[in-house]
Order: sequence, then structure tokens, then C-alpha cells
Amino acid sequence: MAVKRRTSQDVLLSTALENFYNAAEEMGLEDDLVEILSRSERRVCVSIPVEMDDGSVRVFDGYRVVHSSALGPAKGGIRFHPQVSIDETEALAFMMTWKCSLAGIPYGGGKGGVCCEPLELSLKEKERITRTFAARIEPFVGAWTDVPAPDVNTGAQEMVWFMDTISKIRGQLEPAVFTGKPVPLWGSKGRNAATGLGVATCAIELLRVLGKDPKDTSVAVQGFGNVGSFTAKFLHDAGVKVVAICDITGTYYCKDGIDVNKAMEHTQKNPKRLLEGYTQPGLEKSDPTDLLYLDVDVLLPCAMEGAINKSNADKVKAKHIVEGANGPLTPEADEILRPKGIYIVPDFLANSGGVIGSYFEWCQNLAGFFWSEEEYNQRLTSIMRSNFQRVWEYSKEKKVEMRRAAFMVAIKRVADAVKMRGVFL
Ligand SMILES: NC(=O)c1ccc[n+]([C@@H]2O[C@H](COP(=O)([O-])OP(=O)(O)OC[C@H]3O[C@@H](n4cnc5c(N)ncnc54)[C@H](O)[C@@H]3O)[C@@H](O)[C@H]2O)c1
Repeated sequence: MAVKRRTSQDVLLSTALENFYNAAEEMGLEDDLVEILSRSERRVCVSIPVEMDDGSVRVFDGYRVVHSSALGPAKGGIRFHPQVSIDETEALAFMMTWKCSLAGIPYGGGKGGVCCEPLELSLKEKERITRTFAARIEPFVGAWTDVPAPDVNTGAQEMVWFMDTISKIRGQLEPAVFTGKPVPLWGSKGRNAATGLGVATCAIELLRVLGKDPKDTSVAVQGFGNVGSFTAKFLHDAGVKVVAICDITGTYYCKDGIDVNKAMEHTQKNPKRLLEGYTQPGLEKSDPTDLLYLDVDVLLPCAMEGAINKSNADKVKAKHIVEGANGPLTPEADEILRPKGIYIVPDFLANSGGVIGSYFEWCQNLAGFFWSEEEYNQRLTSIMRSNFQRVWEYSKEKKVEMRRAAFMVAIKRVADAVKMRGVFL
């Protein structure tokens, strides 16, 4: 490859670029496509002057990056965090391009963020930041250009403020510009469980291609928040034996299987949504990390990034892993586990139910017609199954591990779109 590789001081961006260049080289991607896809189409930096509750004015920095719109409008969340920077935002936009491409949905990749500490902000200050940021990026967002969503420290309330601000500036309701809205305000029934349903579907598909009956299978799910609890629930509903769940309060193990619905009811009653105090016959409680080392058929890390790393990967006894969280395995952990013949279903395949769910919300907003939760789940499951199948077959055909196969499938779809559309802007 004769391309001069772009680099960055930002660890996340430099990793995103390196991963892309390595996969592009392995695929034999043409140099002009490598040049085009190694850069973002648009990096917008804005200042956000905000009057604070004490009357002083603070100016925050905000960013919105579109890495690629070759396949459709850019899609990606907006985060509020003190470490947000333009390069980190660009790295996350890169990842969204590949995630949307792999998901088979008509979206490109984008990401946004505001550099702020939400813990130090009042609700009113957060609203003023959100609305001023929305006004500053207004020329760049739209249902057919760039469609943001919630991310770290933003949620349904922020999406309503964003939608309301853009709608007022444009003088018409603009529901399809943001996804992740609450059900009464153009949100979708089913979105809350979408990521977990997608993770569980991938695990069931993995068992299917390995010729294993879900009913003779044991799994352990790390994390019992949004992703972990719904992953465990859908696996449990499919007849899989969920022998262990955990959260920051501990590992909850039962050799005959956890009653996941009961555990979910328990966390719904807990003010912090924790498993603390959960009990059932035969339950054993231990440290949160113990779950990672159980001898199960499938381990599903659904809590946080870097959970399995070079210091603990050799203790993992699970036969296979499905990554529900973003980046739960470090590259070093990957290196340690791969020689053991473990199949690892990568995060941007396994947890793409969330972005597919956002796509459903956008479709419903554009049509002004809402689906039942049953229809939403049925469509999601069917897309996840075929996405899994595509990566599985590609990995067998090219004799590469699933993470690399997923990356190559994703890059190819975007590169083909760029090629067909031609080189003009
Ligand atoms: N929510 C989504 O739609 C979505 C979509 C894609 C990816 N993800 C990723 O999935 C992961 C989880 O997201 P979430 O929305 O479920 O978060 P969440 O905050 O709802 O839940 C996180 C859970 O992990 C547990 N946890 C945290 N640290 C732990 C530790 N050290 N040991 C054991 N348990 C621990 C928490 O107690 C909690 O139960 C994150 O990596 C997130 O980026 C989420």
C-alpha cells in the first residue's frame, strides 16, 4: 500500500486509523479508496456560550463529525463528557461508519460531543448547553444529512430539547432529526430492549451454527443494566440456562439457572437499579469479577470496556464470548484468547441492535406511522440473524476471526458505495 498513513496523538483516533489501514491492506483495497475513507467528510467545531445559574457566562466546546455519508445520512450519538475532543469524536464517528455498514442499514457514520462535566451542571444549565449546541450545529443536522442520538450522559430528555430547538428554528416539527426520543414524543416501543435483544440473538445464532441446542447451554452475563438485563432476559426466554448474572454489587450464581424475570423485577424496585439483596433458592453470591471466570458455554460481557484484559484473560474458561458492551476485550486479551479456539462475536456486530433500533425510530418518524413492540422485535431479530450469518460465512470463507471478518465486511460495503457514487465531494 503506497498510501501515507494518517496518524493522531489521540489514542482512540490513532487506533481507529490503524485498524482501518490494516484491514484495508489485508483486503487489498485500492489506494484512492483508502485515502478517501481515512479522512472525515466534515469536522465541525463550535463554541457554546451559556449563562450559568449564578449569572456568569461560560463557553463550552462542541463538536459534530461526519466520517462518511456514502451509505446514507450520518448516524451517531452526542456525548457530554469532560474528555470530549475533536479527535476522540472523529474516532467514534469512524466506528459508527463501520457499525452502520455492518448492520446493513442505510446510514453513514457520525458522532458529536460537548466538553463539559454533567455532574457539575444543573438541569437548567444542561438544557441551555443542549439548546445552544443544537442551534450552532443546526445547519449540519437533518433527517437526510446527519441524525444524532443519545450517548454517554445524554438521554431521552436531551433528545427532546434537541428536537424542539431544531423544530423551532425551522418552523416545523423535525422528529426524524434525532433518535432516542421517549415513546410519547415520537420514540419507538421496543427501543429500550433493542440492544439486549440483538446481543441475545447473536448468542443464539452462534449456538445454532455450532450445532448446540440452547436448552443444553449455560451462559453468564456480566452487567445487569440496560444491555445485560435484557440480554439475560431474552436468553432465558429462549430456554438458555443463565447460570450467573452480576453488577457492581456482586456475582449471583445458581447452577440450576437464575430466575432472570425475578431478578429484573428486583432491580426495578431498587432505587439504584442494583441486584443487591436479590435471592432465590440455591443462589451463591461472590465478587463481581468471579463471573468472568466461570466455566460456561458463552460468556457475555455487557458492563464496561476493558473488562477482560491482559491481566485476567488467561483465567477465562468460557467456551465462547459475545461482546455486549463496547470494547469489553482489550486487543491483548484477544491475543491470549484466540489460540484457545474461542469464537468471539465482536461488539460492533453483537450490540448493533441499538443502532438498528434507531433506524426503526427514524423510519417510523419519516412515515408518521408507529409499529407494535412485537413487530419491532421481530424485524430486529431477523436483521441481526442475517448480519451474524454474513460475518460468520465471511470469516469461514476468508479464514479470519470474526472481528476481522466483521471489519472487512463493513469496509467493503462503504468502499463499494463510494466507488459507485463516484469521486465528487
Ligand atoms: N445501552 C445501549 O443501547 C448500548 C448500545 C451499544 C453499546 N452499549 C454498551 O454496553 C455497555 C453497557 O451499557 P448499558 O447501557 O447497559 O449501561 P448501564 O449503566 O445501564 O449498565 C451497566 C451495568 O454494568 C454493571 N457494572 C459496571 N461496572 C461493573 C463491574 N466492574 N463489574 C460488574 N458489573 C459492573 C453496572 O452495575 C450495571 O449493572 C457499555 O459498554 C455501553 O457503551 C450500550
